[in-house]
Amino acid sequence: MVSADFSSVPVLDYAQTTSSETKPQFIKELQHALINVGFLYLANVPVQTDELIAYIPQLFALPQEAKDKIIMRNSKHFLGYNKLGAEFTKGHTDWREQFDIATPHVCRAVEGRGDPDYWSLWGPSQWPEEEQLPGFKDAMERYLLQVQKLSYDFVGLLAEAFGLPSDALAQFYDRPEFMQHRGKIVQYPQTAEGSESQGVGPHYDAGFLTFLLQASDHKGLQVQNLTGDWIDVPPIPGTFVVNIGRALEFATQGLARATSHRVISPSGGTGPRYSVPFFQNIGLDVKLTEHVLEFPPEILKLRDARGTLGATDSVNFSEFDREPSGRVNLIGRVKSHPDVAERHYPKLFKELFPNGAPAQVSAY
Ligand SMILES: O=C(O)CCC(=O)C(=O)O
Ligand SMILES: [Fe+2]
Repeated sequence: MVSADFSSVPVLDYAQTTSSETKPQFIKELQHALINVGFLYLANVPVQTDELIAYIPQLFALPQEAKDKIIMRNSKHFLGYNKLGAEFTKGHTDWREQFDIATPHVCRAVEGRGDPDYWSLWGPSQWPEEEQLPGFKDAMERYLLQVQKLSYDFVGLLAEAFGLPSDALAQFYDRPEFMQHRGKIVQYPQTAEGSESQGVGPHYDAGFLTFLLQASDHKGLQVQNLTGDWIDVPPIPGTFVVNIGRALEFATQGLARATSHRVISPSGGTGPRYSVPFFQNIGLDVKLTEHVLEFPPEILKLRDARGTLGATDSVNFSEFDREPSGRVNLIGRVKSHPDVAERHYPKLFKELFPNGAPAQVSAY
């Protein structure tokens, strides 16, 4: 049996990390989950979620003109609102509506100074008017800061699980004030009775780590194992789902596995599914090939025992070998949102779409 052929996603107890008696067990389970599954549930995390979850239906219930006021096309930083049907994955429409809202960041790029274009990828979020949704901005900012802290602490544990000092991956981040991580609040509408539709098609995440809050009790998230079977990742109350992005897979020489995943829309009569992913980035100027980690041979053996990762249904992700991570990221965003690019990155838009905007936009 190939050990990577998992049939469920493991549940890890984050509370075990606070005692030296239970931490080794956590590290052992983490090592297995990272190498063989690429997905895990994390229970007992120090993040308050109730306040944010309560706001989500109200956010989507805002009048359409309030949402359109903060449409992503306004933002050079690809932050803001996207209406239903704005993205495609694997040639099919993704049936979801979403707000991209990121951690606080002051954009470093200065117009006309010749800064790299990808420095403009990060910047301030767009928010609904305070009086239309009182307290939402504060609640979301508080939430993002808590998940940001969790994500940095988790990276330390991940390094330990791979036999490295806990700060071994610090080299992939910029100074904290120069970092930005991206959150999204997503609504997947229910489909007509008896029909199935793509919430989001098969894909890998691009960055380092994703921390996903499943904010309603719908099934729908699925991950793909080596045989190609789709495994359900149903919501477990009080947990986050953590998964690995392509950049971390590359940086760890394939030790941490990026796993293909998708969302099936909720069926008719069950109401919309809500989720809040948080994508942890690495520094914009980091070139992954310039940061080679030295893993102990016994850890590398665990990767080799897993076997090679075969083809999946997912579209493949970017090349991290040549370009700074920000550039790789920017190209991904331009392909997903050509309307934003046409307005804010006209030169890059022309390079990527010499014949004008494509009829179908690829989200991944
Ligand atoms: O909504 C979810 O459960 C997953 C979303 C996802 O995979 C993504 O946006 O990258
Ligand atoms: Fe994803």
